[in-house]
Amino acid sequence: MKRIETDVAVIGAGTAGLTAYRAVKSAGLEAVLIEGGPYGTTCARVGCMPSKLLIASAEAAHGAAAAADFGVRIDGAIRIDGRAIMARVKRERDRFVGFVLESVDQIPDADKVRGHAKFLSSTELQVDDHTVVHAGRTVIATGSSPVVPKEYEAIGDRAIVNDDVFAWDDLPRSVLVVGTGVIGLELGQALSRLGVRTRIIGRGDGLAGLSDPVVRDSLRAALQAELSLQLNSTVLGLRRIGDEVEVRHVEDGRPERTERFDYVLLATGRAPNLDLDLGKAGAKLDAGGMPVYDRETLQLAGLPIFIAGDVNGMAPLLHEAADDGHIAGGNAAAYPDVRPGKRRAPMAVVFSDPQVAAVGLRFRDLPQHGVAIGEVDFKSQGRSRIMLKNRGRLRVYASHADGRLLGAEMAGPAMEHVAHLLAWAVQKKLTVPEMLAMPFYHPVVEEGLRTALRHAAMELKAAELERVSEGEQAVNNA
Ligand SMILES: Cc1cc2nc3c(=O)[nH]c(=O)nc-3n(C[C@H](O)[C@H](O)[C@H](O)COP(=O)(O)OP(=O)(O)OC[C@H]3O[C@@H](n4cnc5c(N)ncnc54)[C@H](O)[C@@H]3O)c2cc1C
Ligand SMILES: NC(=O)c1ccc[n+]([C@@H]2O[C@H](COP(=O)([O-])OP(=O)(O)OC[C@H]3O[C@@H](n4cnc5c(N)ncnc54)[C@H](O)[C@@H]3O)[C@@H](O)[C@H]2O)c1
Repeated sequence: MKRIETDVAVIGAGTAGLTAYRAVKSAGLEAVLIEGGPYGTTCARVGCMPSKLLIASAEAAHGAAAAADFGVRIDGAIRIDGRAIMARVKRERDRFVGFVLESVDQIPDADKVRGHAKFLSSTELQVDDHTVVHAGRTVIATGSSPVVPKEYEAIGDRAIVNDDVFAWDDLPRSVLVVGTGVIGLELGQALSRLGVRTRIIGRGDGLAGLSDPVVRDSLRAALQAELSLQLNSTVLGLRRIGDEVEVRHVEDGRPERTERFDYVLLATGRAPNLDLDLGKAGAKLDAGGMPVYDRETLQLAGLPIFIAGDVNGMAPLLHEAADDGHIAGGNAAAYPDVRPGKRRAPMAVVFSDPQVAAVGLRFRDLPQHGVAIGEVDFKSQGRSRIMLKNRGRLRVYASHADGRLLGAEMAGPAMEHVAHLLAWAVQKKLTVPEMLAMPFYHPVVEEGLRTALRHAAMELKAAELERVSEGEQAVNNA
């Protein structure tokens, strides 16, 4: 058995792990990086990048099909070349992965250990059956894996997850997408736009993680006008027939349907990779089996162990994984002088069409009282209409107390950009009047944001007048 002594062991060479490793090294300490799977990160290999590549092809196909609405006639059929699409997805994906591999290559071999790590104690890790790493501190950065509900195991390799999509050489004829969260919508809409017969089903009324019912309803209407999206649905039966799957399913209050698909794509959430024998490290686990940790320092209660990235379940997003890695690596290096890390305003974007985004406080987390809501419906918004992208709604939330922007949820055109403006405003603690004092060009989608802000400003004014009149009444009554 090989033995390695080091200051910090980092488990997982994904985005969080690589960032944590660099933070430890730049603090002048020794570190080893343990990786059990392929190098390259989830984001680049099977996550953010290949999904956006597939979506880019889907947007091109959709644009070509919609050209006639602008008076542009494409004579002859629009042909979707599945092989060419998947070849581009893989080629460009491999290029992104290549950059990660280059950065891994630059890490000295002595710092890299290959294999799956598990805890033997709070300061010892067993890697496969070949190495024991003794580390003063450990950063867990093991990421997450797709959840495959038990009932789908019966259909064998016809039940697939995101990783399998990006291994295709060609597009299939039909796919049932299960799950109406982020992955289900992004991949489901892309496949549908690429001519794959696609049905997206969800068991509840959740959509893209939106919590604001007004925004969610606008998204549902926009999507249902384009594709087969059904919420509140139950899969009643699954049967493998040759290379196809027969699915019996029912949507609330509708007749039951039986359909055949080439694949069932499971987009039913991701679970943290915690097969680590954390009990042997002395970690306290909550009822759901998650280690108890401090959300600001990322330290496991009372242990020299830190947890970063998707595995901690806080915000499974790329930029958050990188920030987590920085905080966990920095604290592992500084241990026991552990400090809260710097955080940015929360922001999440879904690359569907219309795009979906949320920043700052979500609707579900707003206080019951004292919040002004301003909104815009993109239906009549100038630039959105020009581009035939006039679908969805944006709602901004501001505090009655000081007029500050608290957060926003949105579905609409170019929301990836509007979300950035709003996240920066939340982080800078800007008030609605301060935001309205900023420049807005014409004609742009951001004018829609201005409409929502003006609406919120009116609500704030009304709340203030009410407070003043209540105050006057109290004086009169005294
Ligand atoms: C389809 C899809 C699309 C996405 N799109 C976006 C997007 O557009 N924008 C965005 O912000 N986020 C997106 N995400 C989320 C983003 O990819 C993740 O938040 C991010 O990659 C998480 O990084 P990580 O370092 O925590 O985990 P990972 O990159 O998964 O790294 C974890 C590593 O740990 C290794 N490991 C696990 N267990 C062990 C062990 N016991 N021993 C040794 N090694 C181990 C794994 O092999 C893996 O390499 C997407 C995710 C998916 C699946
Ligand atoms: N654009 C982005 O930033 C991006 C893109 C893709 C993924 N991600 C990250 O990956 C994470 C995981 O994405 P996801 O879409 O797998 O999870 P999710 O949590 O967003 O959605 C899962 C959905 O599946 C449903 N579901 C669960 N079990 C089900 C079942 N048995 N039958 C039917 N429906 C079921 C849930 O109700 C939910 O709507 C996201 O939370 C996100 O952080 C981000």
